[in-house]
Amino acid sequence: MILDYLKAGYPALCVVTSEPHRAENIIRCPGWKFFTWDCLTGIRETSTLKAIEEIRDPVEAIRWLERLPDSVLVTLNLHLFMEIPEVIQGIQNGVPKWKSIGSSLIMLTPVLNLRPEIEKLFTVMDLPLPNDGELYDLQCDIAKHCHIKPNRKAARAAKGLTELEAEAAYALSAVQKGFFSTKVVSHAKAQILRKSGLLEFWEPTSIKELGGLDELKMFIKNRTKAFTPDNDSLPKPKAILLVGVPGTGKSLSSKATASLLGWPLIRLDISALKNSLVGESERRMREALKVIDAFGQSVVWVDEVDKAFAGVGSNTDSGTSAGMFGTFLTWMQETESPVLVMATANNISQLPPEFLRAGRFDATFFVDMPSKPERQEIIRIMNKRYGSEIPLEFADNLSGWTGAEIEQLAKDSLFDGLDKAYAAIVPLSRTMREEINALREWARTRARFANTPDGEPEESRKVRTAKRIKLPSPSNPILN
Ligand SMILES: Nc1ncnc2c1ncn2[C@@H]1O[C@H](COP(=O)(O)OP(=O)(O)OP(=O)(O)O)[C@@H](O)[C@H]1O
Repeated sequence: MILDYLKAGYPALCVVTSEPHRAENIIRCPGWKFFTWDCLTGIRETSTLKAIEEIRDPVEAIRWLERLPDSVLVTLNLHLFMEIPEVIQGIQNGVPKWKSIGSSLIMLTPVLNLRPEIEKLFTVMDLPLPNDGELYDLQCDIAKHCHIKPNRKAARAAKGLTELEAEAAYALSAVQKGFFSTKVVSHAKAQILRKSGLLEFWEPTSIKELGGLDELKMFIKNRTKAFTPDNDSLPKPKAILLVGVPGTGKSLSSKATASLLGWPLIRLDISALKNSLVGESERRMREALKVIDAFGQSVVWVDEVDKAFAGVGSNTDSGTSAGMFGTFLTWMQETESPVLVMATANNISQLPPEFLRAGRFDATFFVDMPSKPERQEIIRIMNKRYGSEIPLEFADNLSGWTGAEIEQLAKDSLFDGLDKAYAAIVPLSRTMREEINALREWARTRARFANTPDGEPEESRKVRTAKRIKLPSPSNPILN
């Protein structure tokens, strides 16, 4: 892609990457002379690393390019000099001259901090993380040194890592196991990503652990068929929003979806990406989304979007949330990666209206308090999980209780007995009655209901569900 821009005569490119040396190698191509500048070495030939000019001053380096036709000057860390007026002026003066002699400046930077004076002069692009082929080649290099056989599956397991990180993961596997193990590489990757604070890997949960929510389960099973090779022509669902009070199983539904698809589950914790430094939060968001894109098939669980994006558009936001929000929405719209976003929210009044715009999500589901048959299913699950003995009829006493509260009851009953444990728990529905009713009211016209309704005869529910599944359009008619 960068080559296309060079061929088209773009004089100033800005490539956002945390892998400058990999970028240098990728950028090199026939037709131009390539030079690299950094403030320690000065100017060197990119391919041979041979120093040719001891120009350490950034202004001089920028002006040096004006004398060289058909050349590309790749700069490292030039972004650190953006506060110097002469650098800005040098770029402004240089752009028309570079263009006239067929030369270009490529600025490699980990952060996008172009000043307004030169912003429009640069074409900005992201360097994608290594793809399958690059990772395999990298592994083959290590394999040669260690005299072990390369392994494509283990090579792919490093997707989402930088070249250096992938190299470290492969080397670790070679040292620990004497071969390239998918498990070791995946584990190393999970550690690296967790340490970077960008993303977390979670274990999917079997759908059998999710009680009730039949309407939601049906929808997910139905729509995710589009990801199977036989149904490749069907439109792929991209995002589902789950709204409801805490503890009703929204997060669990995301985990169960990953298990249903057999895909990895990645948690994107937007609040954790926030940083007080200007522009840093947005950079971290872009970085995290880049990893997700490189990763391929995955369920991306975005928990509590309402809290993450609260304040967008208000006076209290310094622009941090708005910037991250914009980046996230653009990515959701434009990404071509086979990912399914599962976003959850408790309080829709905090969500920016653009987030709920029709077409943004394939469906918005309201997850209510479990109905009686659902409570019975949850009791069954908890009795099995914890060895508690809550009778199924006890579901009658648990109207307005969330799945999380029933789980708490099951655990407490093991120590205190059922009656005492029951008396000690005050369900949220008692303290949040008004909020829950307001949410239900909102959902009535804007969302689908995830739950199996209370007391509805099984037969009529089946008929209703069957009718809904026959809907031809992938979009939600209620939202449109
Ligand atoms: N429908 C359910 N079936 C089985 N377990 C449930 C169900 N709902 C909740 N639970 C139990 O409660 C726990 C908490 O639920 P979960 O985290 O999914 O709720 P949530 O709606 O995402 O809450 P929050 O809005 O606070 O994130 C789950 O890990 C699970 O053990």
